[in-house]
Amino acid sequence: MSKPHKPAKPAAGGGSATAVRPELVRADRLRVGYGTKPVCGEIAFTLREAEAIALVGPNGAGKSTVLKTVVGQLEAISGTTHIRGQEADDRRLDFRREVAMVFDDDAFFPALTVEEHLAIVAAGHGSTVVEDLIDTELEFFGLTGERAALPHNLSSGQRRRMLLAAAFVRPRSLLVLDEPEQRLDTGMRARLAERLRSEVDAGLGLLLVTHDPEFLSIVATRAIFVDDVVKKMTPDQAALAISSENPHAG
Ligand SMILES: Nc1ncnc2c1ncn2[C@@H]1O[C@H](COP(=O)(O)OP(=O)(O)OP(=O)(O)O)[C@@H](O)[C@H]1O
Repeated sequence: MSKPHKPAKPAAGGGSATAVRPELVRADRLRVGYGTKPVCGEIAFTLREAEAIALVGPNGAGKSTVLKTVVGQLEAISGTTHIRGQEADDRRLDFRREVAMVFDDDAFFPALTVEEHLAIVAAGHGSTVVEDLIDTELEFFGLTGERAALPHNLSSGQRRRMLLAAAFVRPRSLLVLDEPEQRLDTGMRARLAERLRSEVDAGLGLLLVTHDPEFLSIVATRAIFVDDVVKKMTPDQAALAISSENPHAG
């Protein structure tokens, strides 16, 4: 098992190590689902800058549904969820500049090359020095040789890398990732986990779903086990819970 996530440094200008970092996400008495029936127990949490919360639990427990509700793609059945004190609304540019997300079922532009895809996402979110940013992310995600390829000519792992790269060419103070480890090879998983960890240490807020105990141990500062009853856990407890749930992991 990798070394656990070290506590982040206090926020810049925060003074003492006990300074409270700004709040990014607050979910209160949240019930999520499709129609009127909740898919999991009531959930409540606050995510601050320089924190990474991992949602874990069995298939179908409701983890993606929680993520989609938090970012405003689904309406809550009851309870509230706020990002920086406001309701999530991706029609607002300030929301889109603050929150980057990658879901498993994410769409891409089929007629655009990998490079064009990243350029549109970066420019559309007000990133500056776009060319340098794109080169850096293509290299990090091992896609430099695929920059002129169309998404349908990529492998599923390469497409996944492209979608992740698109989240990193955007400005973001909150990153929401649904099973980022999926379809990535071992080396890419490890590089991504270490990068997320250092971005969280530098102040990023991260809300993710994962089934990978190793990934969780590197990245998460806290964890929530989602099921009929929702439980808060330490990253170690959560890693153990999902290791025993998945005989192929770790
Ligand atoms: N669009 C939808 N309409 C109706 N029910 C849905 C929809 N999407 C998911 N569900 C149901 O909601 C429940 C929770 O699904 P969700 O995708 O949130 O689970 P999960 O914990 O993310 O699972 P996994 O670990 O398999 O990704 C499941 O029973 C699923 O069948």
